[in-house]
Amino acid sequence: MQKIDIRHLLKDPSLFKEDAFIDGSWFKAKTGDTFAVHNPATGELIAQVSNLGPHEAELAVTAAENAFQGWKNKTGKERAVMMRRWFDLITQNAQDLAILMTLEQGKPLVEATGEVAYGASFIEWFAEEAKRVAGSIPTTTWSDKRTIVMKQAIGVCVAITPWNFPMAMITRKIAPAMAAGCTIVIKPAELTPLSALALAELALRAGIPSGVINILTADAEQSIAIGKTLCASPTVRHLSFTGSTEVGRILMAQCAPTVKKLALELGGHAPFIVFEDADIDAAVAGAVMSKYRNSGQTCVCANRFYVHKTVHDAFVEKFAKAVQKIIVGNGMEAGITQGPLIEPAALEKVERHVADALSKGATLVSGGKRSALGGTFYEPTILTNVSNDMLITYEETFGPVAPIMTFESDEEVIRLANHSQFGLASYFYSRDIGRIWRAAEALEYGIVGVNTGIISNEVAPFGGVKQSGLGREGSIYGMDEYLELKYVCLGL
Ligand SMILES: O=CCCCC(=O)O
Repeated sequence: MQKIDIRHLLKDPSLFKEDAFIDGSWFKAKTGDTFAVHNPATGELIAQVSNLGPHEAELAVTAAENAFQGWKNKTGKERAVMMRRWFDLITQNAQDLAILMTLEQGKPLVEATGEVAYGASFIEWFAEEAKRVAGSIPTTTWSDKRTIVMKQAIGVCVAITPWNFPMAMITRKIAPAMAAGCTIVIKPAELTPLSALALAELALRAGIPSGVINILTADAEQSIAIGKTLCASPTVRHLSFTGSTEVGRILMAQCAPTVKKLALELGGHAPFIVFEDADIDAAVAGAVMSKYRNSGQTCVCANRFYVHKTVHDAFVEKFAKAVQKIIVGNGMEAGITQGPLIEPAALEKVERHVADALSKGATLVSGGKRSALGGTFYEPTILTNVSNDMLITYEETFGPVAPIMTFESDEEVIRLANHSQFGLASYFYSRDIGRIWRAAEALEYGIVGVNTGIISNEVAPFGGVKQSGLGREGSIYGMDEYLELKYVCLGL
């Protein structure tokens, strides 16, 4: 397939990179091998990116190891100044970064622009936090000794990041790591390496020292081999991964022999509850944002809707009207609010979930099929009369399908909502303050959105319980992942 040149779409064409980034230099695979990156909206070939392997993974770890002492020994303020410069450059180049993201990932340009700002916010936030790392000196129980607690950078870190948020899932991991004084090796998803490489170019321009950030690009097969190498490396002290629970378990097992610290942001199956006292218009607006953001390809997207039986019909009627306003198409075109699914396998999973639900008695309210646009476009879909035996109520769909069930009591809906191996995000709408407290406390989820469908920002701790993962990203807690506590017992 002929490669389409996308550089003319950028104000700064030099942000388009196809080589990996190791030790401050652009890097081709030793084999000369490359892999293809396609635009999911058009199927066009837009890049041939260097296909690295375990050998280059080791080089990147060595580069990060060599850079570690120098970076760690800078003051928090020195690190903050460089990170702030990087943030400013990202902000100045936001339009180009958004275009690259839409071209490789498919999300509408307005959403991509939002992700660039969201992704940059982690760099700004953690640049500020870099200056505030503090240990403690607890009161002693030994009069001849003092207890000192220091916080120190953990060392070389690895970030393995997903295709659905090609920029924000990188910055949410590497900004706290860098602020803490750690150096990093990043393995972006093979479907979306261009955003990561553009970020590296801007980091270079910001003066971030060589080896502090390294980016390994690889196709699916080489990514597995690289992952094994990174997990096995005794030099790597921390691994952060965002992706499926299935892959998270594998990485956890692979990291066991070297006892690495892990941060895992894994799958979710978010319940979205509409109580009988909810503001229905607000619930509809929140449902649309939560469900159809990024074509439903977000770990915190609402996956199953529980609507009180007394407001079910009113909710469904208004929800269906709102969903009809979603405009499906190529995210580069003006006015588009839902892009394609990332790849054919994603489309097939959505089709399988819808077919299974319909075969077991669900009612189709809207959508329910591939878009007439072809490719991997799927119509925004609503199903009612959904029951718990349907795949869609317990497997992550990762697509634009809203399955709706009814409930009759608070107790029942909390039990249904908590009946999941996942525990990432949950949402509910109510105006009763007592009910709000009770439900927020009872939901077994790391995140609870009350009267809102959008919950993510840099000051909030993002993460899940149960099989949705370990650790928290963002917020004042996000840097703890990358800091070790050291206790110094000082005899006087
Ligand atoms: O799939 C998970 C991406 C998280 C997006 C967010 O931060 O809201």
